[in-house]
Amino acid sequence: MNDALIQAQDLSRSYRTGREQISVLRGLSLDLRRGEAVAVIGPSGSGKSTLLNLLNGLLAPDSGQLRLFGRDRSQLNDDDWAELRRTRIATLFQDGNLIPTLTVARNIVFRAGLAGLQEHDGEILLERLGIADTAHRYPDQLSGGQRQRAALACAFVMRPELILADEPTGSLDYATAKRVAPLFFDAIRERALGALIVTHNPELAQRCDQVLELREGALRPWDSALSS
Ligand SMILES: Nc1ncnc2c1ncn2[C@@H]1O[C@H](COP(=O)(O)OP(=O)(O)OP(=O)(O)O)[C@@H](O)[C@H]1O
Repeated sequence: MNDALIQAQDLSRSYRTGREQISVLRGLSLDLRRGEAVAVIGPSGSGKSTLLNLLNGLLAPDSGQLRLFGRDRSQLNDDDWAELRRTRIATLFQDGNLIPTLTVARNIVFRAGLAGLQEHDGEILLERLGIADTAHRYPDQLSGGQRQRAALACAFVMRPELILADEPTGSLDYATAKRVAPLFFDAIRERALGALIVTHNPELAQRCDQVLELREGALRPWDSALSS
């Protein structure tokens, strides 16, 4: 089995608004293998969401090479990307990924079904995340932190091979955030999941194999001494 999940080389991506061209990613390279977690930090506007969206196929790079699961992105059509997002890549956006017209329990069943799974461990996940009592509520009946945890349960229930997470503990207090970290690291160990986690949470970042900083359009090893 090919261990490489993400192989990105020299990616660039800019946006054009009117006459202005904003060059966000400029020669970004990244490798992520199965069983590995990488934390990405970077100031607001540095391009973290842009990077996540390049990796889940919602955006295309302007140039550079990108391979996912050993396949070159040029070989992936829209259906291939949709299939990857249903079954192999879970993206956790900051605003959650829940379907508003379904209860938490139904969101879980739906996500597992999309991934082609007949059985799921959603109840256990909700229990572990401390939100078992929200199973029959709709997303708009949850607090921000409960919504974030329900979205996490939906991401893990599909048993992805790659998780792309944007501040997965951003809405959680310290004690609750502490419950979330094991979810990532148990799955990384037990299922050889790969995780790219945009986070400023030291609990999460410190347990990752690498902490990279997105700065001036590229990823570099984070030097904590420079940040203080
Ligand atoms: N659709 C778009 N059109 C034009 N500019 C955009 C677009 N999306 C993002 N940008 C710009 O690209 C830059 C990077 O944005 P991005 O959302 O990737 O940063 P970020 O690091 O995720 O920020 P934050 O931490 O605030 O969420 C910003 O300057 C942003 O204004």
